[in-house]
Amino acid sequence: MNGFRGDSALSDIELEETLSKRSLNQSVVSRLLPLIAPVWRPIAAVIGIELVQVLAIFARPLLIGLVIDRGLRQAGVDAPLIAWACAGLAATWGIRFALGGLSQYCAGLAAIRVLNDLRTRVFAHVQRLSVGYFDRTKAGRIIARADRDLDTLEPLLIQGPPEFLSAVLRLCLSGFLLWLIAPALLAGLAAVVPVLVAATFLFKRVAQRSWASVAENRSRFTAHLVETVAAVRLIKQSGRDRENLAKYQGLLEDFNSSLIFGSVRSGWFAPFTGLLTTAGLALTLVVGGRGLALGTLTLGELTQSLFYVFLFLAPLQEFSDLFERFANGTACAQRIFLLLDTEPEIADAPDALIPPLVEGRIEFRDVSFGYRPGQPVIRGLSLTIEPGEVLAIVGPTGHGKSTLVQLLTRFYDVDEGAVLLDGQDIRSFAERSLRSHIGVVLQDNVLFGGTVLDNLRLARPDASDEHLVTASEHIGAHDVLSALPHGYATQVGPLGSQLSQGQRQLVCLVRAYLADPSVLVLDEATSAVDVSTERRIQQALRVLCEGRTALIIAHRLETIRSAHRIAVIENGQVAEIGNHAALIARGGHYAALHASYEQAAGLDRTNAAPGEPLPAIANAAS
Ligand SMILES: Nc1ncnc2c1ncn2[C@@H]1O[C@H](COP(=O)(O)OP(=O)(O)OP(=O)(O)O)[C@@H](O)[C@H]1O
Repeated sequence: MNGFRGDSALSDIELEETLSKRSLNQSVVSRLLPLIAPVWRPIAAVIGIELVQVLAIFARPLLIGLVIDRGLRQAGVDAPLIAWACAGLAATWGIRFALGGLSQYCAGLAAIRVLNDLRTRVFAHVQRLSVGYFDRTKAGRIIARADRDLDTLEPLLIQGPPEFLSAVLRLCLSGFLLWLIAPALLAGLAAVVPVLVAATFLFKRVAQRSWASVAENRSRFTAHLVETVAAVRLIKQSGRDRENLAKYQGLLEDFNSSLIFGSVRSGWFAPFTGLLTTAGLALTLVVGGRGLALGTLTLGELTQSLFYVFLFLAPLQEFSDLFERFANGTACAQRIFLLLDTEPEIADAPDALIPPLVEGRIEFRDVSFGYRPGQPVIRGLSLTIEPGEVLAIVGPTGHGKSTLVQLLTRFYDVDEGAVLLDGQDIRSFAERSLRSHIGVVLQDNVLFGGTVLDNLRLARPDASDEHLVTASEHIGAHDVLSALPHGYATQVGPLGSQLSQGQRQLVCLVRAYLADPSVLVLDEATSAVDVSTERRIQQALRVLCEGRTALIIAHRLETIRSAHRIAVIENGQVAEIGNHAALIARGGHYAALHASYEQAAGLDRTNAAPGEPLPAIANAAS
């Protein structure tokens, strides 16, 4: 066995259960049926077609029995009857071919609609979930739900009901016809049925558990694949490829074992029904042979009965496949419902405010917050930023600076106290409206695939190209962006990976400028860019902050010095606040932070090659 494993499967699914506040083992059938309600017409058509097909199938033994008993008499052959019977047989096969295609078409139509609706629902739901959910759930698990698990539902939801109905119909009709020919024939077969019903029930319970474990293990290796793709650089850099591959192989092994175990457990059902079929046939031959000898049964009727025995027992075998599909599909459906049942932690109140404009006064009022219960990150913090004021936030790493931004943009809700915008608790705003008034440019700027212009247009969907370029000129980013290989038409690559960090930041600054929010939140990049890009970014920042309330997690001395006030955050509290001169004069935390920065900058200046940028303050402070 491979030594590398991820977290236990149990803990993953338990976490999802906790997040959705529901348990996995609830009945899903009642929840699956409403899904197919909108496509009842094509499904009804499939059922109708199945009915006609069943009738066509049952016509065959009747016609054959007729030929044997009436067409081939000792007195002579009834040629016209045989010809009509042959034509009838040909017609039943004609119907089978013609309707087979039509049935597939209708089932496909229904499948496309149901799965499309469900996919859209899952996608929309995933987008609605709060940031906290994504912090705790592996991306691959979500992908497994929305992709593979959903595919598994198709054979259950669409082909399942008509096939099940057809099987039940064939079973009942053949039983009835056997009873009509000779009740003793049906009585012989009836002995088989209770055994089969009991076995099917047992099989369903066992198989569902096995397939749930298969679905779980599949999401775990998909999750690992997605994590590897996202962290490919880190894996390469740290030389962990082999260990990472070994972990993947371990997860695959778990998946394969559960698959084999599931298949072995399901595998006994088919031979078991095969055994029952043989027993049923043997019984019919014994009872029918005796009837023939006693003259209570004609040869045609016995032949007909043999057909009916097959038609009676074949559906019993089909049930094995149908129940396997049912077990597999419901195991996946349970997981999809678990995701759909997870309510976003942050949601709009019914009377949420949608103010068209805000002034931009921000207040953190006695705020306490922690990502995990009992582990506060922000502790009773109070801070007010007036409209149009630029506040730089500094402080040691991990003390809660970025968390303040998360709270202001309401990616998380405070545990105690309140964050206010223009005197209103931000929890009373509609999420969309709140975020439309707050522009955010973070350190790890992510761009959407497409061109630079496409990315700028996200902020102003109706703006012309000229308008977008003018905004870029205004903010001082034009020289850099127009110098890209295809200028503004340059493809930025997945998540903007084909642009440099400085270029990405400039695109985001132009985007924020175009969005024209009243409040601006900036997390300055800590890593260095070249001096000219650095100047451009600083200039863009100045233009961007004009006339807006700005909260900047500042790492650069220039940004800090030009801010109206500076707040030093330590241990989730405001340790000091004031302007640069006042804080230096005070000789406290900020003065110490500044001195260490100056020292590092001095050292760096002596060591730096011409053209290299100055170090960021966070580097100096930490
Ligand atoms: N999503 C999260 N889930 C759990 N804990 C988190 C999360 N984000 C941050 N933390 C924790 O909260 C604390 C504060 O983090 P925060 O990002 O606010 O610090 P910071 O002052 O901005 O640090 P830096 O200067 O390094 O960016 C840290 O201890 C961090 O480990």
